[in-house]
Amino acid sequence: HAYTTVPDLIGAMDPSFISYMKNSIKFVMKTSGFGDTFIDEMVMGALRTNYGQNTDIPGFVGAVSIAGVQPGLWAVKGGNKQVPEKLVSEAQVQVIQGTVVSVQLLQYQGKNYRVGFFDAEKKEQFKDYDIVIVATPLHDEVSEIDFEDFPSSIENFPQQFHKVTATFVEGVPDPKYFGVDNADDLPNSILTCNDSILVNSQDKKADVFGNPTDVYKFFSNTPPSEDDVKQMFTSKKDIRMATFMAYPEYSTVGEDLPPFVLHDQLYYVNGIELAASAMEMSSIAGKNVALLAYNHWHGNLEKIDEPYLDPALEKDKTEL
Ligand SMILES: CC(C)=CCC/C(C)=C/CC/C(C)=C/CSC[C@H](N)C(=O)O
Repeated sequence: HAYTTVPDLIGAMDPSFISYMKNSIKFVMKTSGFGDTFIDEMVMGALRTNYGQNTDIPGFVGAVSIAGVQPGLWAVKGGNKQVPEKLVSEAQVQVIQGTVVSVQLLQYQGKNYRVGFFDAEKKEQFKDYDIVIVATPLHDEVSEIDFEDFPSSIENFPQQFHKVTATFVEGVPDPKYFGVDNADDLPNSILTCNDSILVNSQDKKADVFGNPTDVYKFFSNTPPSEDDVKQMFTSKKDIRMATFMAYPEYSTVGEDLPPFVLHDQLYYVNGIELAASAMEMSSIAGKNVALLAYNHWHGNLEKIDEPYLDPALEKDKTEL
């Protein structure tokens, strides 16, 4: 079964998730009986770590964020990057390295869409397809794809993305910066719960095989200055920094989310990120879009949106 909108997919998992999307996590947790201290410290700490934001964000992404700070999370030995690598090898697909710049609706040819892209040698190329699935966020400052000759225009969606900086330092942290006297008292993970603090969270990293390292990673909503890093670490061997558009800015609740279908056989996976951005959510959306494309292609319309009701189970119902 597949769904054409994000709320329909999420509501099919559990109808109460719809109200989570329409209210802030603060409201959802308060009305579920949680106290202010738990919300302002634990929930806020989880939100700053995972989304660099605060407890005004919608309850659904807030709940995903709390799921992300529970014990028992796991990673793939050798690195999570193997997930997409194995998807490609298992599916035996042909990967073309390049940057997609346009999708054009074809009116009279055998195929439906013409995809324009710059290949690895920066040469412009075009290829025609029956089905196109966009799996990159269609938002300003994240991607730029022109959709040409569609009966109604397809533009980037209006929501902004949240810029975050991940700083990796191989070195010795200054325990005093975090309010403790000696290094042994410094926890491996520090989640901060105050919007005005530079550091959203800090973590002592293991390598991708689980071996301990002397590398610390901290997230911040603005890039740290050299002086900031000097105050945080008494010595450092190496420092790397990456600033990136990490996930949506979840400032408003109850806003319209992008659909999974942009045109007849043109699909969009990343709308799910406006409900909650996580690789787990992308897997769910990816599977939904694959099923949607399959069901459309084979005319299985009863397997789209409205859950299929077995007529045999309907026999007890009588006409009004
Ligand atoms: C969708 C479900 C059921 C679970 C996902 C829970 C999860 C792992 C959420 C975190 C998602 C996220 C955006 C993480 C950002 S990086 C933060 C990470 N803890 C780190 O320190 O690198």
